[in-house]
Amino acid sequence: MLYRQLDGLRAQAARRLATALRGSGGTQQERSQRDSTVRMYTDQVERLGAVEQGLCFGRLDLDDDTHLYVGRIGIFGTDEHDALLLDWRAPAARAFYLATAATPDGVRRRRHIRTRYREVVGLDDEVLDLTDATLAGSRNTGGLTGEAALLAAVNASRTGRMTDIVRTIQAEQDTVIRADLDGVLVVQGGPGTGKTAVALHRAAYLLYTHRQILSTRGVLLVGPNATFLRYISQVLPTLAETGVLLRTVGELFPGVTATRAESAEVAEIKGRLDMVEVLAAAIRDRERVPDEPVEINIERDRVVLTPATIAAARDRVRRMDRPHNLARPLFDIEIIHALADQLAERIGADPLGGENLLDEADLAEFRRELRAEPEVQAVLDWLWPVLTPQQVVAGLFASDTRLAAATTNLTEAERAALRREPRGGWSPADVPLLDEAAELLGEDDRAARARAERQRQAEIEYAEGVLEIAAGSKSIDFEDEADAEDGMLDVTDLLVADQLADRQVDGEQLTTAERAAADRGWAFGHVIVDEAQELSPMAWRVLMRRSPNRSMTLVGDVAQTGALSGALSWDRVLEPYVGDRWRLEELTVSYRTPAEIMAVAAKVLAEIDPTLTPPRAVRGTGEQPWDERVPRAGLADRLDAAIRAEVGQLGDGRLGVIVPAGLVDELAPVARAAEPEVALGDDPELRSRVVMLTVAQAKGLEFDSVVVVDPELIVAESPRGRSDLYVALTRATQRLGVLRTG
Ligand SMILES: Nc1ncnc2c1ncn2[C@@H]1O[C@H](COP(=O)(O)OP(=O)(O)OP(=O)(O)O)[C@@H](O)[C@H]1O
Repeated sequence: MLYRQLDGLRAQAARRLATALRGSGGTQQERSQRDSTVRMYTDQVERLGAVEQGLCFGRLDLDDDTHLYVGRIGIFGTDEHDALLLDWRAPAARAFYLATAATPDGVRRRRHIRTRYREVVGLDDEVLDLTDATLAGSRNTGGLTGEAALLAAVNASRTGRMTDIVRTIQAEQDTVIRADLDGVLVVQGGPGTGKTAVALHRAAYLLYTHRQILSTRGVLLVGPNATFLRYISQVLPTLAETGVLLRTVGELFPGVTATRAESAEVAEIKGRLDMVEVLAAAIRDRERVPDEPVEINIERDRVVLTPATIAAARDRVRRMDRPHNLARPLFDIEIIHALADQLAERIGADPLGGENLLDEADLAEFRRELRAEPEVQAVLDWLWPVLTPQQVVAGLFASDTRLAAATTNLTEAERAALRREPRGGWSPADVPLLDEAAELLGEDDRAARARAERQRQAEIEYAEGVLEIAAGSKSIDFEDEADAEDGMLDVTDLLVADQLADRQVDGEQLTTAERAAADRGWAFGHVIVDEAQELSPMAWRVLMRRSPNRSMTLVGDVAQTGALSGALSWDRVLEPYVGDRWRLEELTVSYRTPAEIMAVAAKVLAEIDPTLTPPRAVRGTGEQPWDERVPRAGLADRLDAAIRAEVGQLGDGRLGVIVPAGLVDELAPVARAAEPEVALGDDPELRSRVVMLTVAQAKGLEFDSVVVVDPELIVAESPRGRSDLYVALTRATQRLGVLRTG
């Protein structure tokens, strides 16, 4: 019955979409209305398409002998009070995740329903009302919610893409998912405790519960790298959600693609809070006061700007405390006034020694003329150039003199590390600097508006071209005069060029996420950050700007911090922005890492910080991790054999080979020889059976089986090496092997 209803809903949505697509409103408002209707039905068709598998996964039998079915979306019967299926995010569905024998909350029995395509293939019952004899014989698991379904999920082979956990959300996770929208919520949890899963489900929950606000303001979900974002990208649509913007911090500056590689040490310098002052100094350095007077020839005259005049103008403007670009008009006024006064003094001087003969109207005329002088404009541009963030940052790193002027708070070596030629693109750590520079410069949107107008003119010209072609082809299309006269309208009768241009623009109607992506100043309704421990202080500034209402969910683990400028304490990260006004939730159970592997990882964790407790593994596999010492010279051969052996045991799962960054080049051919289809490189395809990657790349990911190569070198490669090793050791869901050379 549910699927019949679903099919009906799909057919209805498809019909509505088709009708909307056919519609052609006349006015711009009507067209825009039509586009948003099309978008709404497209979303609906997509959403209904995504819930085919496991549409209904639970049933609650209640004390009053009624029952509720819980599923991926809500479905109603003939009237809207008749809920056939409850959306998992609905308040009434919550008991499915929270009810226990101790606090049954009106639930007698919770049933997990397993389906394959549209068939029910299994049931697991948990009796919560232990006094109910009629339910005797059903399994009662206590502790975990839906233990059988949970274990089936955590033991399933990995696919290289994350899947949703709506069927088996656990109580501590549910608390996070359904926490209030407002304020900053930090979710701290060890590896595999479901932080990423919870963050994604929270996004879906918030969009469901606060649709009004969030569909217009959007939700930004930040992850550590492109590989990771691809890994999680399909979870949201299957959770029936679209309209969340997934980005790395390196993608948050519109128009910049940050692909340049750079060392962790350089990234660390760029991530320091000191860079705010460095950039401010770099911009001040562009507000020039020359050593010599500047002569300007105007018509048949000549004026001179002394360094003292320029310095006085600059200081007065700086005191007004406006961002650099927005202060430029003020600087212009100062300089033009000074020049006009100079002219007036010369031209209007009374030969008899009386008062100046010129009046205010004459001065105004001088100023107007001076402003129109190209040479005056050129000097103003030189003294106080309007800058783009790219010019500031690239210009700073490309010049020893500028670096010396702006980085007095850095050491000589740090300054040298920042030095680079302007070509070669941007690195992820440059993006927060560009964003900061944009703030310091101030958005002078005159240029953008002029560009938009030019673009519109170009579109009108294009549209005129289209109309001309249409008009030109008329003589061919309608060679028969009678046809042309028979009252048929042609395109030129219906449209004028600028309407056609509007339509061009309308045709690209953007979703909230798309508009937000293109707008640096966008204020999101909610910001979710995964692997939040990795962000530098400069990156936090970017995210805080995107979240002026401070409605944020930050998930991470300070024991896993690998970035040198990453967080070691949430207090320290958040203090500058919200003081102590943030909430902490902790996740304590690892669903990924089996007990045997967690025991190995726990030793490394104790070395990172003996006060930290590792998460409790939800299960054991009975299989001990293997650990082998090989001579350095024999590493390649042994790795080859290990990959072949693990692949042999893999079934339809995935193997991850985690290697020190310094060994990637040497070991890549080894992996290729052992498994020709191995994925490696900057952005490996995780659906491949075997993936070779560094710890930084493996962050947040998981594989059925993992081989960690040369743990000592992983530790030695970075001051945060122990955390890196902890991450590497906790990526496996089933088997772990370690190859040591030391
Ligand atoms: N309630 C649950 N039911 C089923 N599977 C779960 C549940 N919670 C988490 N998992 C699974 O456990 C694995 C680890 O989850 P996830 O990647 O979200 O952990 P994490 O805390 O982000 O880990 P890391 O710190 O390593 O990034 C995933 O495969 C996830 O699907």
